[in-house]
Amino acid sequence: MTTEQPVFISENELKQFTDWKEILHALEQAFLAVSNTDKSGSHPYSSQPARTFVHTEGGVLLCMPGFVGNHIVFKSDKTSTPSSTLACKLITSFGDNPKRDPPLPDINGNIFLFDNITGKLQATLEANYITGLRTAAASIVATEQLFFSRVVDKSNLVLGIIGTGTQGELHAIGFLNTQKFAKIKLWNRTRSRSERLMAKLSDLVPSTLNAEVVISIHGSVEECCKDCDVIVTATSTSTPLIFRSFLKPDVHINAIGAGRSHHAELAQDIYDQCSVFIDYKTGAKVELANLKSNIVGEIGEILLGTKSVPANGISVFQSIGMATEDVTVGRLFYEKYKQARSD
Ligand SMILES: NC(=O)C1=CN([C@@H]2O[C@H](COP(=O)(O)OP(=O)(O)OC[C@H]3O[C@@H](n4cnc5c(N)ncnc54)[C@H](O)[C@@H]3O)[C@@H](O)[C@H]2O)C=CC1
Ligand SMILES: O=C([O-])C1=[NH+]CCC1
Repeated sequence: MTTEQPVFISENELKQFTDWKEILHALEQAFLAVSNTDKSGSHPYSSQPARTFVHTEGGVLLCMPGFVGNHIVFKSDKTSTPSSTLACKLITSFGDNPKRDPPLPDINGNIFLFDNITGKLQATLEANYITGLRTAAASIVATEQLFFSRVVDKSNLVLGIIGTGTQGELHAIGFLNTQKFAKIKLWNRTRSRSERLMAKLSDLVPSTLNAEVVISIHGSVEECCKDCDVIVTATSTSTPLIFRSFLKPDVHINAIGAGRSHHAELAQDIYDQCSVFIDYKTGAKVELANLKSNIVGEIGEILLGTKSVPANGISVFQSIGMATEDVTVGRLFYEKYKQARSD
């Protein structure tokens, strides 16, 4: 039994361990764990209630506990035996933070990792960056499953990012590092924020899969969505930004934002005609209770082969965000931190 004191791992320390392939694998494990109901087989499994919200005058505190059993932490380590991980993320969203002087992030969180045998706290990981990474990785896995698996010509694909805040930025970086796109189009309510992201992406591009990609900034959401094959919405809007008429007939949208109402970013005329996939039904029962659309299933059900991908049309990954994502990604970063310290 360990008598060691819990460690605190800061955002700056964690950043050096970023490895998109491993993070995508951790997300697949999280999705599988949620949809798999057979504990005796080879797939991960999970225990995860719907998260809770504590509202205050200034914002909200979300409590996100989760357990994942029988998961493989490192994709690259073929010999690794399955692990079990218990964790809880506490995360706040205080919408006025970006307007403060100096500005603060809207979202601030920590992941608490527990020893799976004793229940003792092992580590606290600062989780703003990890939340961004895992949210982007969830969208990338969803896009692989719902779009790349059905598209034949992958040579000229266009990605649109609507909202270039923290999540929009990490989505752009994640897609640049993991998928091929000919163009990336950016829109943000405040143009200067898109300009900042464009400068950052231009510096990163030579070291990614997308050395030839063309990045552009657009003055309207409609112009930005035009010709897009894959779209990410990552805003805190309370009214719809994207309408059916803005879209090509075959398109995949990762709708990840809009805080308190998760389905505020897309207009009802899109929801009337699309296939929606979600991260977890338990959360959706609470947080997507008012969504009027065809919810086909969970991403994990596609990975398990129990749900199939629509052959064409508009697919939407309605991302709520779930604890098991933080569990598997948090564990991955903790193991990388321990490895680095023992080297
Ligand atoms: N699905 C998931 O797993 C997660 C979802 N989120 C959600 O993603 C959204 C973005 O979060 P961050 O990037 O961290 O915040 P941020 O503060 O960095 O960025 C917010 C973005 O929303 C835009 N925005 C705000 N109000 C708008 C409006 N009325 N119309 C158009 N654009 C508007 C801002 O211009 C900015 O681009 C939030 O709603 C947050 O709750 C955040 C983390 C995980
Ligand atoms: O899943 C998550 O971590 C969050 N969703 C909305 C705010 C933070």
